[in-house]
Amino acid sequence: MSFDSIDRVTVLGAGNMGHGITEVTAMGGYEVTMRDIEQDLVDDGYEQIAWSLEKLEEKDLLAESADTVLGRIDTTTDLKEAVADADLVIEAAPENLELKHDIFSDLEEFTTEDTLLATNTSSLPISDIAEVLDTPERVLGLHFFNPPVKMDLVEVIYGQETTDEVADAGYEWVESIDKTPIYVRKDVRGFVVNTIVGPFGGEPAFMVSEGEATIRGADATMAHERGYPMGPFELADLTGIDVGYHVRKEGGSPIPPITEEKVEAEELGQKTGKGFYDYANGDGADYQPEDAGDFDWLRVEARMVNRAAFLVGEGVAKPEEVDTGVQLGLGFPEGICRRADKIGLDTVLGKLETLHEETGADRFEPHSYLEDLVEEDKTGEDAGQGFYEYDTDDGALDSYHNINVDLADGVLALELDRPSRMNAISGDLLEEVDDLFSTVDTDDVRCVTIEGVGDRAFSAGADIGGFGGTEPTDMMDVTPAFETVNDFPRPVVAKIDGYCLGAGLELALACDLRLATERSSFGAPEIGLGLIPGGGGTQRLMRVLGETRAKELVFRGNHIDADRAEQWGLVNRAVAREEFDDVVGEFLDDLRTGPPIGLKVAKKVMNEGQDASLEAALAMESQGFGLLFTTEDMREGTAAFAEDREPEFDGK
Ligand SMILES: C/C=C/C(=O)SCCNC(=O)CCNC(=O)[C@H](O)C(C)(C)COP(=O)(O)OP(=O)(O)OC[C@H]1O[C@@H](n2cnc3c(N)ncnc32)[C@H](O)[C@@H]1OP(=O)(O)O
Repeated sequence: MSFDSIDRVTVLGAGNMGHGITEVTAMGGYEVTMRDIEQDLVDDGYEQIAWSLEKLEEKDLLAESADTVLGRIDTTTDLKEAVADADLVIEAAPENLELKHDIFSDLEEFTTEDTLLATNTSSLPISDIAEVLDTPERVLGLHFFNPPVKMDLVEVIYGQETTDEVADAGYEWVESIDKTPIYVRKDVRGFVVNTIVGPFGGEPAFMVSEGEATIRGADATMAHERGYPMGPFELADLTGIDVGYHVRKEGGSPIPPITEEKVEAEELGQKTGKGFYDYANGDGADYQPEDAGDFDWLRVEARMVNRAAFLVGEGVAKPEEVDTGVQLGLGFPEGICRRADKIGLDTVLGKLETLHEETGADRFEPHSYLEDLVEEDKTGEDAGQGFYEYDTDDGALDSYHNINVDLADGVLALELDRPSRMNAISGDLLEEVDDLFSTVDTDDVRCVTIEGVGDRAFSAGADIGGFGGTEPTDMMDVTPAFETVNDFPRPVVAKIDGYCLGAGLELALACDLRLATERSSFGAPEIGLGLIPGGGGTQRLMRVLGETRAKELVFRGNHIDADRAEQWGLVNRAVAREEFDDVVGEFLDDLRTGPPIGLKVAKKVMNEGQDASLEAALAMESQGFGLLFTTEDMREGTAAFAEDREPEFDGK
């Protein structure tokens, strides 16, 4: 049983999750059968998929036509027929253990032992579902997030009997449909993501119940100061207060009184018109940035960190997996382990110990893994080690958290890796970019590319979520990192596919060349936030576009499309998505094989010359020209010309 043997997939269930999983499976290139118990349900699911694929096609987000993808999907109501040839079956039926037992018993009968059996449960233990099988080792959890077409994360969960071979096959299959898997190595309640989110909603509810916080104060602080996509009470209203209530009840966790009251009053959130906020007769979640401040956020984050310590300490997940999970599954601004290392694990532990002493409540009892880290002086970033190691002196390119870096064939490829935030540029991300460009060994690099992870954005600008807690002086520090890119002695190419806005545009402007897909859009929307570009944008736009066009972009704050950007000279090329890789490849071939010293001198003279008088700039050029006459590369270039062959430059 291996990933290589997966050709045909069957999804059981045509509801929200079932049809979503079917859609992404077909988008991933697989033949897939979607089965539900009644034809109406199957037809509804199929229509939803057709509608969604059409929308994706309109937005140019599909690699093939919607019809081609739809052509890979079969439907049926017959379970035996649905799974007969399947290599992987994903069950997405309602969360009822008895029902799932019936389904898996049938699966044992109707499939061969080589078929991988997955469940998309979000709340039932995988081992409990698998217990009805004689072959429980081939059962695993594949927990997609809602809606699967938008959410990148999939938790790959081991049941007690699941073999590594089965989990690995599931993991590789998830990668093959372009989703991001994380392993959940033990079958713990809530898996990774829901284990962490529990205290995010629960602790503020206890604090409000105890009169130690207000709903608006909690929401405003968590959203505007701590950068979460929304406040905990707003989130509870969105997902349904009863949902969190039942999860706690079933898990035997204490229920905050305010949550109990809301459920008893049937004020369950947006779906009933009233929850923690009033949606029917009020303005809904109307908290404002000014409401932030008077809320003990550390109490909430300390509890989430304690849960992360449990996951890591018990071998359920690695810190990187926990962090990927909360960023992609919950839209957290950064990983909780990473955040803990920045706060200081001693501070977190101290907070938990104090609360445990004061209240005696079990939920504050520190996990031994956290205690051990602090005991060993691994208290976080300042100490050089916490959940992560921070000793990056070895120049390791894989030591970054917000960017991915790869060096192959002389091309240093950098990805901005915050897809859940449209690759918005946080202080941490910027520091990592600065560090990379300041420390990488330029001898190994012929040229650099910068792009965004995911299919939505190069970068949608500075991370607005982080603005609340940032000092003006920190914000004034943005420009130096962009200068490091601009001054890097090798050509830097921005590969833009999607939004390129604000600080994202400024980063692209700090690059030497900009290549874009036709669907990309560009803008300096800062003025709409009461700001101006602060990463060199006002000045570089003037130089690249001239005053008339630069002022239009900065003053109006609107977006321009890629065609206009090409016409204005903001990008070197705007091409169809299908041609993008080829065009980028052609540029990189020239830069990679060009003379490194020649390119370095050209970049320096052109960058510095534009701010000097013409006389001084011409002098700089002459000096550069003369200097290049002393290089071996110059001799190789002229010899190759004479011998009618391609030159091979060594950078000497
Ligand atoms: C010195 C430099 C200063 C600056 O750069 S200031 C910032 C300038 N940039 C902006 O003002 C752009 C802000 N973003 C947008 O206007 C929109 O987004 C887009 C037009 C790019 C896309 O809109 P849509 O397709 O409706 O997506 P979505 O739901 O708004 O965004 C998806 C997720 O991405 C997060 N996000 C987008 N941009 C930023 C950002 N700049 N900072 C932080 N988060 C951002 C959202 O909040 C959301 O997240 P969730 O799914 O959790 O709600």
